[in-house]
Amino acid sequence: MNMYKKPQVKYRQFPPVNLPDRQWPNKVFTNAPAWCSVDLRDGNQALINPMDSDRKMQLYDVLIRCGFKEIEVGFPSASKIDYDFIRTVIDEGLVPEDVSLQVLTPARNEHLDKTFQSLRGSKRSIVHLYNSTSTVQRKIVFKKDRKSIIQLALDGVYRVLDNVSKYPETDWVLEYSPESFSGTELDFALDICDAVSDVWLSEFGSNIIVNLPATVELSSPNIFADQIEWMSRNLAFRDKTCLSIHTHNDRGTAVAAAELGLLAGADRVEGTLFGNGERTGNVDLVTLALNLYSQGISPNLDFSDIEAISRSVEHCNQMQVHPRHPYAGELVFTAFSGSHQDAIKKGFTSQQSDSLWEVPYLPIDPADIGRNYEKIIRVNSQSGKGGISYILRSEYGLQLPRGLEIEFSAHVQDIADTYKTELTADNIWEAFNTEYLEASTPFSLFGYMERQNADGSCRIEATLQHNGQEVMIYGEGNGPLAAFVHGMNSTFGQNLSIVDYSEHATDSGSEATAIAYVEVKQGNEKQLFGVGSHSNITKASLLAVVSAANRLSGASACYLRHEQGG
Ligand SMILES: CC(=O)SCCNC(=O)CCNC(=O)[C@H](O)C(C)(C)COP(=O)(O)OP(=O)(O)OC[C@H]1O[C@@H](n2cnc3c(N)ncnc32)[C@H](O)[C@@H]1OP(=O)(O)O
Ligand SMILES: CC(C)C(=O)C(=O)O
Ligand SMILES: [Mg+2]
Repeated sequence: MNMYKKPQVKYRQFPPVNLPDRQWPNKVFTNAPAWCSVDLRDGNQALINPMDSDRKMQLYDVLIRCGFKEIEVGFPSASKIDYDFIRTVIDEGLVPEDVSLQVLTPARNEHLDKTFQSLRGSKRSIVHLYNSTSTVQRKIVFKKDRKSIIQLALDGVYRVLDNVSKYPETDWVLEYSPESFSGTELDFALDICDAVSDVWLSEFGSNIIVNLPATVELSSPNIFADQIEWMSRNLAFRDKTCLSIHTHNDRGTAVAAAELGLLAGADRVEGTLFGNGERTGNVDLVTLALNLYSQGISPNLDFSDIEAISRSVEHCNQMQVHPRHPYAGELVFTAFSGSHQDAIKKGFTSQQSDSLWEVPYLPIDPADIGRNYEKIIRVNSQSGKGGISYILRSEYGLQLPRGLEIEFSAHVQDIADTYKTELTADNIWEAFNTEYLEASTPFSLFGYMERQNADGSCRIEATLQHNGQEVMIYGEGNGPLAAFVHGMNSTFGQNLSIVDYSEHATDSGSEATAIAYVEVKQGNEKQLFGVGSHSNITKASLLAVVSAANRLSGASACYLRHEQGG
């Protein structure tokens, strides 16, 4: 057989767990797990440039502000930066009363002694002891049988106990990880966890965390969940154990595995902000927590200013948060496509502030995590009228009539197609101004006087500039608008009639401005909109007619599109 053509022969399927009465598929989330951030250790050890002490301190502050109560702050026996950082936060009183520091150490005597020294004087600390247990590591790295690997772990626990007695001022917790658990036979993982727990609990009585890592994610999340449920059911000291999980993202399903692992019985999760960590990363605690939030369960973590958190984490890790990253990515509360924009706009309009969140395409309210409504809808050549009118409404207070939305969106689409780029709100506003508000040839309005006739009709005298010449017009009608159109028609032979008219006020500081929209027909063929804006509502409406007349006399992009029935 040709290996090149069938490379998959190098791999075999991950064996399923024999657990026919598995319970996790019927479970639902009811509360948040205990969280432990490992950003400063697992995240840090995976960086091209591990954090210096300033960056560590900045990230530590972020984690405290997010509300983490357990923070793995480093690997003090391996790194002087980590050791010194831990001493600084303890010596300078930077560990809040309700926060426990956690440190990682291999089950090796010299590492353990130094690890304890780094934590001296702390109030409550978690010593996280690990050794590799997987079939492959036992065979290839350690060349030891099961019994010797268990002994290696137990030697570590005895050394932990020696050190614990030297530092009685601290409330110690032992966390034990059978590192590479995901590749360890379940019966062996159980034996080693029970052996460690037995020694610790019989000497110390309480405070044990058993952490089951998918050090490398080797299977689909349902199999990981089976592994966790099997361990949870079989651990000898389950009632005295905090069962923790620590998933990595090699198959891209670390979040799913952690969610199913929690349903399968885990009490606690270790991970990092935005999923930094070895290779494809650790499980992303932001996603995990906000997924709970979107189900109506408080995660007990504060991500209400996700943008500030992202910027800090990017600075500390020297790594960008991906624009499509759940919840935090720049583009995830943005819609470019027309039908999405339309539905989001309608969702926002009908959303009541105190009712259940029901905005299509947005799983949570962006405002809950400090994201900006203005950034939700963005415009490119895929966009439709919904998004464009949302931007004009939310940023500039314009409420375009539906016909004008259609007319102007065609114009914006032409611009986006021509420039092949996203259009900002400013670009759209500028296009609107140029097209409707600033059009001044051939006509511009200087001034006008209106008078009421005895029969209630209106007479108007207006001064216009027409092709550089000052011209007076006179008109009569049942109101100023009709009188002005009459004057335009009789003086310039325009043949204009008003099809539709609407107006509204916009709030611009202390002065309200009126915006008037007219849909104007010329003869029986041409029909388009004009827009006028002025503090005086009558003048705004006359300006709107002038805007329409100017557009009718030129060959504006919108006008052409309208003509072609687009
Ligand atoms: C899944 C995880 O994230 S686990 C955490 C991993 N994190 C890190 O490794 C970051 C910090 N690590 C380090 O700075 C270094 O690896 C140190 C300081 C811990 C150890 O460095 P070194 O002593 O040079 O060993 P190194 O890590 O290169 O190699 C591992 C050696 O230790 C051995 N070893 C690993 N665990 C143990 C153990 N519990 N007891 C005894 N020997 C061990 C290995 O068999 C190997 O031995 P060999 O050199 O005879 O082949
Ligand atoms: C040290 C352990 C828990 C670890 O980081 C892993 O297995 O991924
Ligand atoms: Mg890890």
